Amino acid sequence: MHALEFKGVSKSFAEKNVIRDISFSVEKGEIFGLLGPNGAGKTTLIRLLLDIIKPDSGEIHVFGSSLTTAGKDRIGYLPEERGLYKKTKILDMLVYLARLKNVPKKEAQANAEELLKSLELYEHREKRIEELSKGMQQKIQFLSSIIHDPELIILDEPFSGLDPVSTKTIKSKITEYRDAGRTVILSTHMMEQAQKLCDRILMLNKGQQVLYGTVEVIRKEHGKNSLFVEFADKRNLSVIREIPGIKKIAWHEGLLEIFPEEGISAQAVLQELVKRAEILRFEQAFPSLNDIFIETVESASGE
Ligand SMILES: Nc1ncnc2c1ncn2[C@@H]1O[C@H](COP(=O)(O)OP(=O)(O)OP(=O)(O)O)[C@@H](O)[C@H]1O
Repeated sequence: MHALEFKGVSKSFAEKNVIRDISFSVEKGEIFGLLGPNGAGKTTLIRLLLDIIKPDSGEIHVFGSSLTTAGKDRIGYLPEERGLYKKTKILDMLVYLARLKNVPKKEAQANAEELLKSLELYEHREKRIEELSKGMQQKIQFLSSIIHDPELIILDEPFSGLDPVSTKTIKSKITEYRDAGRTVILSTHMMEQAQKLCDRILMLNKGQQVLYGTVEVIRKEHGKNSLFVEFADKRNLSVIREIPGIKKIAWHEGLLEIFPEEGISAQAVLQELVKRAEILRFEQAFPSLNDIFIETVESASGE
């Protein structure tokens, strides 16, 4: 059973097609990236899955069926627009939010204390939200989306406003949840984070599905079939000319990019190189998710 499944889902607002015939699934125990430029339809897709709005056509299954009230309690949602009860004490608020999701009082209290400790916020538990820095409030907001130990966690831009240390903390929390078998849907513009964290992604552009699959396969499919080489001694660069089957080379700040001819394997190039020079680094060049994002969005806007 999929954690989530969209089958041919479309949604329009005032005749504008915002979601166009989208089909994808999210599997239990994965971090799934929902990517796309501004206005692509990511938030609309999340609102559809949470049953806040209804699709015009298609089917949405969460935990194997249409979303039920009990199913909603199994979901944690961090919306892009944040909103916390500013005057409430942190620990009280977290317990209250867990109670709203039907978590027994004792368990809610224990969860809240443990989570505050894990993000090093326990000492602030008696403070009111408004007394905290923006980044700390952001972390509390993140905790409020997972306080009831949900099976499916939907995070809309969880890193915005966080410094690198807090980003790292939240990232490891997200990975911890995935490793414990929870499912995470991560909507973000931060491609570097998405590349590192997500097992699979769906990229939307103007409401259409433009990329879908594992990050690894998508990067390989968009590869230019080139190799990066770093020589121990840069003076050895000229040996490249002796190697058969090299179509072209390019130089990028200390790294040499080699474009082999069709049918020449990376292994064959490496074997020829090590005969002639000491190699510090050798790897296949795959574009980053960021490069693929920009290329995909730009080529679609040029249509
Ligand atoms: N309630 C609504 N009424 C009319 N149009 C809407 C409504 N909600 C969203 N839209 C339109 O749908 C499109 C997609 O918006 P959405 O918020 O889903 O994009 P997004 O991918 O989340 O963008 P961002 O990255 O900027 O948050 C936009 O053109 C937006 O103006």
